[in-house]
Amino acid sequence: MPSSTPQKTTGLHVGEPAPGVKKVDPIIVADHIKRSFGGLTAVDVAHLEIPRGAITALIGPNGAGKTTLFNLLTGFDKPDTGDWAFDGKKIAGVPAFKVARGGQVRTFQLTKALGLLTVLDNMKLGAKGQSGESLAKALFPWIWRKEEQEIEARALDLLQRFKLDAKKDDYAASLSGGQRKLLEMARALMSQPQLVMLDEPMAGVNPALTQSLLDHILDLKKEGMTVLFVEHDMHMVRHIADWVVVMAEGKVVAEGDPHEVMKDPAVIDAYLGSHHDEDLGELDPSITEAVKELADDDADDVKH
Ligand SMILES: Nc1ncnc2c1ncn2[C@@H]1O[C@H](COP(=O)(O)OP(=O)(O)OP(=O)(O)O)[C@@H](O)[C@H]1O
Repeated sequence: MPSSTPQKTTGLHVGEPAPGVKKVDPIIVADHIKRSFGGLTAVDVAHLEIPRGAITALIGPNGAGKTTLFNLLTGFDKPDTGDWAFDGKKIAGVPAFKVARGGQVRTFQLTKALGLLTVLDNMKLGAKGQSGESLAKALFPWIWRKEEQEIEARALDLLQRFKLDAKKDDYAASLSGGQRKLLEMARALMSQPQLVMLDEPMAGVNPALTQSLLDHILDLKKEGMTVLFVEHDMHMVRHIADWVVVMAEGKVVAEGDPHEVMKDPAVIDAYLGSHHDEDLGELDPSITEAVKELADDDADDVKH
């Protein structure tokens, strides 16, 4: 965990924190998003606003619908119903590559770095606005070369920042899990996004790289970007999130400041679910761990 206490952004919402609460300056505004798989409703979100320029954590027990909501908001999946706007523009139904070009990028729970491409080539693939096979490229190759040079320079800059520059010519497959997470984040930044969405950035990351990943996420906010991340690690959520959205069974069941929202009975309920009357000792360790961490706010404050 980072040694210093990050500067939290407050005053993000209007009125009492509750599911669907209005934000002072939302970057995403979503309404009536539904996605079912067969008979199962994976996502059923009535209204959700994500605050701009802040770090928002999306938490909830396994199967709550977090990744499905991520997939929908980034155009990797299509909803049954729903409408949402990014930065004031309606983007429901817009395909993923266009969403990314518009300034909203994401990383995946399982990293998607292309193993048989070098680290540098992976970075170049993350750049937006490449002329591709356009007529302009065919007619004016020097324009294309200049763009290539700029992309490469930006890639090298970012690789240096993420301490991956020494690996630029290595295949992505040779990186450790944590380094691949860093590469994914660095690659996401190639398109100079406004909103960075991270799906479980800490999962599978060796503790030696945890600090570095957290610092990079905090840096994104310092540079004016908005961050939305899914995470099971409550310590991380409390430490870096300015705002927390809690999902359970497809719905948003609570929203608020990370220290306050963890005390909300609806959040404990979401994690205990149907296990409410069972002895904690008999539950799946992942549930007991989450509930313990939710209740562990004071201990966490002392630690940091
Ligand atoms: N492609 C799919 N086909 C069928 N069911 C799916 C599909 N994707 C998700 N689901 C189901 O939708 C529900 C929500 O899944 P989702 O992965 O969004 O949850 P999650 O909150 O991200 O969970 P986790 O924390 O375990 O990643 C789950 O019950 C899951 O089994």
